[in-house]
Amino acid sequence: MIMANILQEIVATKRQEIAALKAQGSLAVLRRQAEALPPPRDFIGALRKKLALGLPAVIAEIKKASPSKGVLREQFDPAAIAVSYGQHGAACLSVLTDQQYFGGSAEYLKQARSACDLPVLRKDFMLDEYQVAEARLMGADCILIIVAAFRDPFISAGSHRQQEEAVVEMRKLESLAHALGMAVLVEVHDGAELELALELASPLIGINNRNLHTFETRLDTTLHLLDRIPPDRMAITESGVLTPDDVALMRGHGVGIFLVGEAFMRAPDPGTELARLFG
Ligand SMILES: O=C(O)c1ccccc1NCC(=O)[C@H](O)[C@H](O)COP(=O)(O)O
Repeated sequence: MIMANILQEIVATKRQEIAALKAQGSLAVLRRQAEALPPPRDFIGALRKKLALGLPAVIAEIKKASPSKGVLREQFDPAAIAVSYGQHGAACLSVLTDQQYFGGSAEYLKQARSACDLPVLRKDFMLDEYQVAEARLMGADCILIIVAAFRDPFISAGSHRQQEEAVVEMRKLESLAHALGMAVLVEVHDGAELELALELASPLIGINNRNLHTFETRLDTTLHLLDRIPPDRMAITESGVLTPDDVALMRGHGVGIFLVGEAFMRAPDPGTELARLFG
């Protein structure tokens, strides 16, 4: 039997936030404001640059807290963290903007982005085009689409209609993000989600090693799915990369792109820890 998990709780909260956002004005107005901004930074280009040099491409995360670990960092200064990441070779940033579960905010994204020249992923639970326009307006250069957030855990994985509906909804977010010049990171946890992710156009496929029911992270998740990612897509291993051995294991299997949060957030200087882990 499939049980509800933390993601379903977060999704329910997001639906309330989206309703409040919609009450403030129309999508057309938000979109026009977003279109008037200077173009986003090149998120995919920044990853490719590192890979072309034979270096790991690290998406360095800024998150104060998480549902699995509670508060990760008491002294939390997003601008200082962003500078440190930039000085120690990060390719891109990932900034949590969810307040309730991760202690994040749009302000943190703005502060981090203004303090460096790295492209920034808005790390949040995107379900609606309003959030995509809002992401650009806060400065995001990339958005996240979590495939599991579009699948009903109480409908069997084999329900064809539900899968088609999920793809339609995800494509709406992807096409608005692309129209606004942003990249899209599509995140999966298993093979069924990967099949849906490959229905989208984005080359960025994140494999999240965290089990959303138990919070356990297993790097095997990445290793099991890696062979099923076509060569025109870019695999990113996400969550649970904590030690140089973890990095070596992934690199040994040809993984070049990493999204890392906790290991950096717990360190006195997050950028120094990035250099130690990936040095
Ligand atoms: O981090 C959590 O506890 C969490 C719980 C439920 C949904 C998502 C969650 N994390 C989001 C992430 O994907 C991670 O912040 C990211 O991959 C970095 O992971 P880590 O290096 O393990 O902090």
